[in-house]
Amino acid sequence: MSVRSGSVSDRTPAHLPVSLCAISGFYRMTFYWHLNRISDCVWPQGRDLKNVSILCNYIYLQKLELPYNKIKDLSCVSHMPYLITLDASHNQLTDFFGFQPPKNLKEVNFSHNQMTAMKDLSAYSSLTKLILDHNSFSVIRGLEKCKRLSHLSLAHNNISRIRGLDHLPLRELCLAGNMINKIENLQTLHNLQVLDLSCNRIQSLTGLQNLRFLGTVNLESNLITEIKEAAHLHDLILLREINLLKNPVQDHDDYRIAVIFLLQHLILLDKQTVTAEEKVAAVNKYDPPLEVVAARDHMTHLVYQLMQPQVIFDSTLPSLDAPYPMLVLTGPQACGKRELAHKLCQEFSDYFAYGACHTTRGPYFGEEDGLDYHFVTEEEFHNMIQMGQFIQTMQYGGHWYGLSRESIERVAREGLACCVHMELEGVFSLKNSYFEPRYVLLIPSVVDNYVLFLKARGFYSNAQMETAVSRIDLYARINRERPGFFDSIIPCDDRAEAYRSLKQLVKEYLGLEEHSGGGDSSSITPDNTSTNTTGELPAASATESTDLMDSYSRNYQKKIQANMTPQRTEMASNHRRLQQIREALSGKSPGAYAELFQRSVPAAPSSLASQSHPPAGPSSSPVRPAGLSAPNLSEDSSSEESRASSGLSMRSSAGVFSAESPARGSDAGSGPNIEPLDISMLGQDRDSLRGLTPDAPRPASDRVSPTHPSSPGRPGANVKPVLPPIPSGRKTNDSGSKQ
Ligand SMILES: Nc1ncnc2c1ncn2[C@@H]1O[C@H](COP(=O)(O)OP(=O)(O)OP(=O)(O)O)[C@@H](O)[C@H]1O
Repeated sequence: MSVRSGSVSDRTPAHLPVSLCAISGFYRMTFYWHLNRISDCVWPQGRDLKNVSILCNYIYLQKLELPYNKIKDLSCVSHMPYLITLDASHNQLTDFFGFQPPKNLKEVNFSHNQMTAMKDLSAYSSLTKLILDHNSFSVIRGLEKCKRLSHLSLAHNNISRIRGLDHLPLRELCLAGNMINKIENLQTLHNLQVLDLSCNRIQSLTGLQNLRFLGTVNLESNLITEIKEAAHLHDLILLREINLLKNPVQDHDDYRIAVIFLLQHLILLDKQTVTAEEKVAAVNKYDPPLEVVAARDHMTHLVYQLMQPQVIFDSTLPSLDAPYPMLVLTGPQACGKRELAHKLCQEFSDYFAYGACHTTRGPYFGEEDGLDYHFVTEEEFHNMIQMGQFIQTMQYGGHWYGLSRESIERVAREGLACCVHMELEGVFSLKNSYFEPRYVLLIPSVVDNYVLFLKARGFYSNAQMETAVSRIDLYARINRERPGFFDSIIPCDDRAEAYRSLKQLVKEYLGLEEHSGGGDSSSITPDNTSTNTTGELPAASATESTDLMDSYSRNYQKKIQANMTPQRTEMASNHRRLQQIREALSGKSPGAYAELFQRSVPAAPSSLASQSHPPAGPSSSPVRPAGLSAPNLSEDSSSEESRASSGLSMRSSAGVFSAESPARGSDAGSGPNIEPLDISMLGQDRDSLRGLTPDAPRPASDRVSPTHPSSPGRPGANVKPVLPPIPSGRKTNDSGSKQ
């Protein structure tokens, strides 16, 4: 036992009363010389002291420690008005505070006695710490006036209900080892930081949710069965430690990771440190970020694909200078992307075809298999996954959706660009693949109208509508946080207007002009070349751009079919194939569609050139980020720097491509050139696009050189440079166009 300075434990001051010195049992008495009074009295443990009445004479005692004796009567304390600390634990006291209250008494330990009933402690208003463990109390009472009580322990008593604690300033409360089966009446303990309810019969954690300062909870050895109970503590942001050992809940698979997910501020769970890895694993498991979902999805399909006999998808494999062109319309459910995709494919049928995804949901009234979706069973869908047939999949509204490689290939083999629609998760996943589509976000800007539209469709439950509406924010956030993620954004409140914007955008992408007549009803053909010159497939007229809201009538697809009769499609297909063969024979590879969406011809700016990316190889083309001017490509191409940054561009996914590739001719005979996708490059290239603000006028030098040897008769022959990363408000001549 330590002895404080100034104690006289081993000597007897001359002035002490003989009687006290004669009590050989006193082990230590702290004596404050300046006061000339004994203030502390500590009795050694286990001396079987029964009668301490002699202490009545020591009125100045401030600390009295008498643990492990056989004391039954503490009335002597009534004579110690200055007493501050009293430890009479492990005695035989039956009387709860059986003495006159010392007015400054702050800390009392009566644990391990034989007390049965608490009494009113109004007179002990200075109490801050009260330890009453291992007695026989069954009811908590009498503490109402203890307005300074910050530490109360009533462990191992017979308490079955939590009560009598209202509005106490408790910071620590221990009720371990009682018979409590419900957490109740704690909501007014606003200061509570440490709570010990271990060894009780508690089944639920409800009742703790308002204790916002709670940092430590011990619930070991209770009857908590459900992991979801931890959710009651979810809002306790200061909670750092929880102990749920010896509860049935421990038997759940993934118990630990689930609790860590629900209580993400934890540092200690079940006495074990929560590691950063566990926290990441928990979030990835229960609320994975979009990137993680996409990475998993991509990995799954890649692995399954690799397990299949290898097939060369030569129609869509990326070539160095012209990746297979795709257009992805994305946005929340029923924002109109499907109708717009169909309509676009109908009107620009010489360039686009609709890539129908697979889904496990049943067809809505009027939907046809193969046209809107390939409707398959869950089993078929999962078989397809295992056969490595998908590029990406996602679950939405309890159904699976997936874009199969074959859906894209089918379109690509026709010499057309593939147009698909999908939710955001699909976009994330697709961005991991070697496809490099253009992504157009269609987003409702007036939520009420969107809700009205959802309701009018009559397909959706309230929950489905809520989900759809909530996802508007998700799209908006992604757009805000990731400049360049979407190539273009079109408000879709007015479907007709949205279609006009989309059409304008696509025409700019393609470098198309209205062939005659103007307006939406004219045929859309490549510059200087109408598809009619081939004798087939005049582009479908755009007569229905007036009201697309209505066009989602149940039979809109019939109109589409009517305009795309099989004969016309077949003839057009034959023509395109023929033309591709001709071009291939004359060394003009890749095929016509490869020119679609071609990016601007970038020069290598010194800033980029100084980056240490390896050159792609001798056949690399000179590059520059879109939006940076590069007036003379041929000059740039001669420099080392250009070659270095051309390696960057070859792997890029957004906007940095060579339009004038000397490699193109040489690739013609050797088929598509396959480069492994270097994902690390992608971000940098996207970053490099950020310099181009949507409103910034595009420098003339950004345009593809008129000397660009595109064959004038092919789609995309007059390719214009594209594309700002967030193109809202990009200036065009057409005032009606929107982005
Ligand atoms: N392969 C895919 N990957 C990701 N999302 C997809 C895929 N195919 C379809 N989706 C999207 O899943 C959502 C649900 O599709 P579904 O066709 O059931 O909805 P809908 O009510 O008809 O709405 P919409 O008119 O937008 O298609 C839509 O937003 C759709 O674009």
